[in-house]
Amino acid sequence: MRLRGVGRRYGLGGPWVLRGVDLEVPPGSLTRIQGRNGSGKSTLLRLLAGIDAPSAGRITGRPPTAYVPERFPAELPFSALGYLAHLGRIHGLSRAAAARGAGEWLERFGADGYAGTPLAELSKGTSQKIAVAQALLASPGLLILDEAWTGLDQAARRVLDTAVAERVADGGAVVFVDHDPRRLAGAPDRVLRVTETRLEPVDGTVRPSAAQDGPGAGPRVRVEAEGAPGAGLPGEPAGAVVREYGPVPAPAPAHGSGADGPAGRGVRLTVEVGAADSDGLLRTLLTAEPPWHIRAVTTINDNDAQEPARGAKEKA
Ligand SMILES: Nc1ncnc2c1ncn2[C@@H]1O[C@H](COP(=O)(O)OP(=O)(O)OP(=O)(O)O)[C@@H](O)[C@H]1O
Repeated sequence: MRLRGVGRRYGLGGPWVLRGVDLEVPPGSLTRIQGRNGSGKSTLLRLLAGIDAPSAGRITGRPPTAYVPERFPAELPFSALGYLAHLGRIHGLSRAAAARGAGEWLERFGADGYAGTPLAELSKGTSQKIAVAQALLASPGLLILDEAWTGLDQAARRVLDTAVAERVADGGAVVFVDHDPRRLAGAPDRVLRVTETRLEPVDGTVRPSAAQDGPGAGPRVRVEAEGAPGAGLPGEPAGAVVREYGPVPAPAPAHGSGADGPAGRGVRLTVEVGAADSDGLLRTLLTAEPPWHIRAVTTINDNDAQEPARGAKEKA
């Protein structure tokens, strides 16, 4: 997604809140937006989410997007489960997938006991879990979080941290604002500050993957893993190169399980990613159901560079 010369002012002749903003939001990137109170952070997030339109400039290439607003409309006439299933449908899921996803996210946030509770009767904390769950439900290509951690309990905050890592590892872009500077500390590919209508990088926070230097930029890490029989290829970060993906070669048994037919064999995966993305990839593998077994994680020297193996794929 790309913003070119984007500006926003409220009302005719009102002061510019944002002006001349140029920004690229690459797939598989995590971006933090900061700035003082009233500087225009929420304005920028609403423009990114597409729920507000720029007064000047253009926004192109927006992927399917989900947004967690600062305030959640709790007066809607739905139960928690009904609301999530409804939102899932709006995000394009089938009826069955929306209902399943709604149940799964309620459970992940420890809110399944409130599935049948009307939204208006939920506590603030549970309402916030629903607000976050509705955004995560359809695995959006772009996830916009405006103070989404506020009001969540510690366990739910961790669930959201993990969900953000999963989204990014799966090739989604996440842009967030949070008042706590420790939120996802060290994880963002870049931190940008809104200051006097402009958007500026905070020094030293733009990592190669977000700077779009291509898959070859920066040190790279090779992750070797084994999954359960039939395990699907996990989502990898942008720039990941899959070197090997297929059944564990016979006659080697998977985890000594004793399985000997091809159908019983596990899946072997070797994937190379930028060092900055390796944590996210490992988290995705380890939190998969069932989790992958990590066999080795090695840093690759430039001399080790090789062409992608047969059948390997590279994500743009
Ligand atoms: N709907 C609106 N109508 C008129 N002015 C608005 C509107 N939304 C925001 N503003 C103004 O735009 C400016 C930026 O507001 P915005 O909420 O984007 O800032 P922020 O950085 O998110 O602030 P905070 O950190 O306090 O949430 C403020 O001066 C605000 O009063």
